[in-house]
Amino acid sequence: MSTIPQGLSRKIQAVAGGPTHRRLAKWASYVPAIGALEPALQELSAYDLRKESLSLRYRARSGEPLDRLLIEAFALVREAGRRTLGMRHFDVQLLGGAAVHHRSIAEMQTGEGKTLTATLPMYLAALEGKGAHLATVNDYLAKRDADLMKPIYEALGLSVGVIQGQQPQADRRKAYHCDVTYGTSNEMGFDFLRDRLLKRRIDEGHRDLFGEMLGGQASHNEKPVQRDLHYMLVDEADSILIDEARTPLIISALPGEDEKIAAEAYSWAAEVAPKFIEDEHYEYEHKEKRVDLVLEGRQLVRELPKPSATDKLPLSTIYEYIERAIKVGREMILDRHYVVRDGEIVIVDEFTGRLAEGRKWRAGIHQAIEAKEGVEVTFETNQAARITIQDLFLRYARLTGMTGTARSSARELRKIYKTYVVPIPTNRPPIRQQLPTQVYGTAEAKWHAIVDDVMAEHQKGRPVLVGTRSIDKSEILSRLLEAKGLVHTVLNARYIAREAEIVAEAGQHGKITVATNMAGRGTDIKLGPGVEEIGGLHVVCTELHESQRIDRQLIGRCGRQGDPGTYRQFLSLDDEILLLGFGPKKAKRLLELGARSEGALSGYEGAFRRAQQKVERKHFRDRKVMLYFEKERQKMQRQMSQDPYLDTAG
Ligand SMILES: Nc1ncnc2c1ncn2[C@@H]1O[C@H](COP(=O)(O)OP(=O)(O)OP(=O)(O)O)[C@@H](O)[C@H]1O
Repeated sequence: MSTIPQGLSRKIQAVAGGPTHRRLAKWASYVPAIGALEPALQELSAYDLRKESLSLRYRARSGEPLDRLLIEAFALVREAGRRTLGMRHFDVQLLGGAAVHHRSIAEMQTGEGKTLTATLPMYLAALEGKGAHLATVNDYLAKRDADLMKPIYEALGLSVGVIQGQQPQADRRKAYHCDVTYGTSNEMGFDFLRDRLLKRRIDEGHRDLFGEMLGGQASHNEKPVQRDLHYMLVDEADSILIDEARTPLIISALPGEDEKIAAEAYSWAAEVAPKFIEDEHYEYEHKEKRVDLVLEGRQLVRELPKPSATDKLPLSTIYEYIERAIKVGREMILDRHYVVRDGEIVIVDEFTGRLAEGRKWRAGIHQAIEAKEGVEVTFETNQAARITIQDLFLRYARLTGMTGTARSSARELRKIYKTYVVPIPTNRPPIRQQLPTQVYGTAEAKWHAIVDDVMAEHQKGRPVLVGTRSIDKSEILSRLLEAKGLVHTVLNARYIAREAEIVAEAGQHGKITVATNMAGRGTDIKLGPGVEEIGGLHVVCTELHESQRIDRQLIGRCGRQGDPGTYRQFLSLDDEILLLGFGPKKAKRLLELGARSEGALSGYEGAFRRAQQKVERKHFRDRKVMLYFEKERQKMQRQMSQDPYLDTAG
């Protein structure tokens, strides 16, 4: 095989050593071989290029191993990219594609072009004709990426389908029967469950109450939509395989008598919860976030008038309703953790800043929030089917992924999914610059410093992107900017329809954009004319997230594809991360210290990172425990000849 180009060899040397380096070096040796095929492919007509591709498909379907077809396949995709989109895959992108093909999770820096890279392994996998799925974090990205990349696949004779929420069954089936299918992991998981329910219904030969939920009364709809789960490429793998993996997808059955009682109990508990006072009626355990009624609290529960429906409930259950309502009243904040939309509670995903359609909190929390907000209480029990994202992906014959930020989760990904994270070098050296972090005593002082920073960069004409952790905070900042006469745009889950437009403008001269985490995922901010010369985009981080990966995603909006860019982190001693990481005692000490201090403080940065690491470790432990219990539950059910996805007790 031909030798690796020197530049690429040096780049590989710089990102990895040991076995990872050996693997990268092997894949890099494909690069010159792919390049050697290019001149001949460039000569081909569109018709002949397609013919080449179809003959490769024939070979794959005749059983020739995909590894042997990789070089020809990648060369074809590169040529199709050049012709149709004017984008010729960079050498490092070929390397990333090879890593993904070899079942690794390719870690490519933000802005390195994962969307384009994905076409290489997707095309190769799709040649087998068993379907290749690409899962992204939301419907918008699924559609955008599929539309963007479609010309490449089509030039090579492959069909592309997209799964979207609210799509009719027939369209879904069609999309899953395409060679390549883009969609979200949630939609793919729900389709899996609906198919499973349908198959059981067909097996049992009766039409039961699930008919309506399956959305298919007509007989032609009575067929599963998915084929066997064959190949999955997870985009933003860390987010989907780790952050999202915690929440199970659930299809609920219709409510029965017990649920009606429960609904009344939730509503009543939400109404009376404000009467309960901390340390008088209940104790709050900060670390575990647990509410425990004390004697006086239980007394109060017994004294309060209750709806007659609750007569059927044991007292201990009524205490739990109250404890849950108090917990929800304390911890779950409207427009931060959730929004109310069309009479429904929709979770705001902390990790992506987007609305997590169809997801529900567990253990009655979702219902308690519904009761608190006075919307209809939907039911937690009588699940018809459930699956976790983790389970779903582990069912694929081949699972691979890409991400900008996986290294901190490498161990977890290896342990749970048996996939290795491989760093891919950047195409051009990154020149993003970190400006010194600033720590303040209070949030108020911090917000003012942020406004000053925005103003200073804005006056130079640079575009500024400010990331906030929640919708309410993005709105606080918006008011402060307004007070200073700084014209700006707000991007949060409320304004999703204008997202593309807002993002397209965010890199223009003098533009100020305030965004929740949703700007952190798959958002490509292009610099406007003249912006590169004055330093590119400036990103302001206003708080640490519960995981460092999310901070890095926001930072990754600047300095893309070798562009210039800067970022600065602002922190304050009353930030929530300190409470979460260190517990109430230490957090209170820092809070008091903060209230006494003035101006920027020094020497506290390390504490914030330590707090964040503690929170990260806790989440990791929680996920491990969840996986263990899921496995045990499934094992037990299989022993009882039950279907672990359908026969669920909650
Ligand atoms: N080979 C290429 N030639 C020309 N432009 C490219 C190439 N690859 C990627 N790009 C451009 O680089 C930009 C970044 O691509 P993309 O948004 O896919 O990056 P990403 O890796 O997904 O980033 P993020 O992690 O932030 O989502 C896009 O504007 C894309 O068009």
